Amino acid sequence: MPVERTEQRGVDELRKYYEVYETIGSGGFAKVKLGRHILTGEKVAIKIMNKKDLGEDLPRVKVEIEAMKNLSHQHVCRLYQVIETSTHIFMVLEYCPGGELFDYIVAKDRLSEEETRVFFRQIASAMAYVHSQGYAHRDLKPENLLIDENRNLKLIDFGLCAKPKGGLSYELMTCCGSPAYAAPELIQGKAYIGSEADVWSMGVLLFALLCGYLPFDDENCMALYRKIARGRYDNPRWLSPGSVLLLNQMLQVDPKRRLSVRQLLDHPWVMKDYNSPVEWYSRQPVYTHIQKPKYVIDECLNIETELTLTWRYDQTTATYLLLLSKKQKGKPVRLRPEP
Ligand SMILES: [NH3+]CCCOc1cc(-c2cn[nH]c2)ccc1C(=O)Nc1ccccc1
Repeated sequence: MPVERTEQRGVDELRKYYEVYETIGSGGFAKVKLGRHILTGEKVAIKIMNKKDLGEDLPRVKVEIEAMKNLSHQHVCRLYQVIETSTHIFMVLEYCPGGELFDYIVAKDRLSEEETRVFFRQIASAMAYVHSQGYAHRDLKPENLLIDENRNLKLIDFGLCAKPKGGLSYELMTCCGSPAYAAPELIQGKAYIGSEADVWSMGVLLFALLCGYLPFDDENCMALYRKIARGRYDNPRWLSPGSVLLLNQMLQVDPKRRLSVRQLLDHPWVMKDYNSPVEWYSRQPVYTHIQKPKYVIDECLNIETELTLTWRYDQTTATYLLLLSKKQKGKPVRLRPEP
């Protein structure tokens, strides 16, 4: 079978369930296209990976798929379906039309403290949940935070995440992530705690939101590493004393002196104007087995028999989750007529 025909068969499998439109993003070994789920009409983002281009990145894809199957949260990009063929892996994900937080910051130069607080509370909510599930993200940056249709943030790219077998208190060794956001202990090759390294990245991210540039930056990699290890940065004059203090508490070179995510959730800066801690529990239904979800299955699929669906991340999972999403958005919950 010539290669191109085999590859076409891979894409044909995807097109059984989804219309595929333009590329909306890319990164290294994958491109992301806008799609539409034929049965529900819902827009999705389809992360497309050609196995022959993956090489040593294949384990990273498997890590991401396994992690996203276990994560269901209002500020984590939802995985609906995984389609694997002999030539491709397709991840069907929640669509975020607002694009990357990175581009949003660039477009506005920098954000006000009030607008930063809205986004930062969502980032803290996502990270507290991800850590509660035993994962460290390890690549937190504004390019990996997308804005959905309601201007809410969704965390993506769990390809570098870690779930230590002994729990998040177990030390990690792999140096990974983007240097400018990486914690000192991580770039110095020391054993580190994933959740503590994530808090450092959140501090760099908070600085980028409030200032519009990075606290530690240099074209020369070694010079950048030295700046991060030293941990010294200048606070621009527009930062409030509260912002300066919170940044200082997150950008502590010694991870044991650094704030924890839990301490962030009710930090005075985070609570300002809200007067309530960050809600980090998942608002998404988490079923291991779906027992006949009345309002979705009966209205749409008229399945009379007792339903016990397990999350296989196949067409059934995608259809159920996309119908649930429609219902949560107040859209009529029905399927498109067969073509
Ligand atoms: N920096 C993000 C570029 C676009 O990438 C994505 C967009 C969406 C998306 C767009 N709309 N809704 C979801 C969902 C997932 C990704 C993604 O995982 N990209 C990626 C990560 C690592 C390596 C290669 C690619």
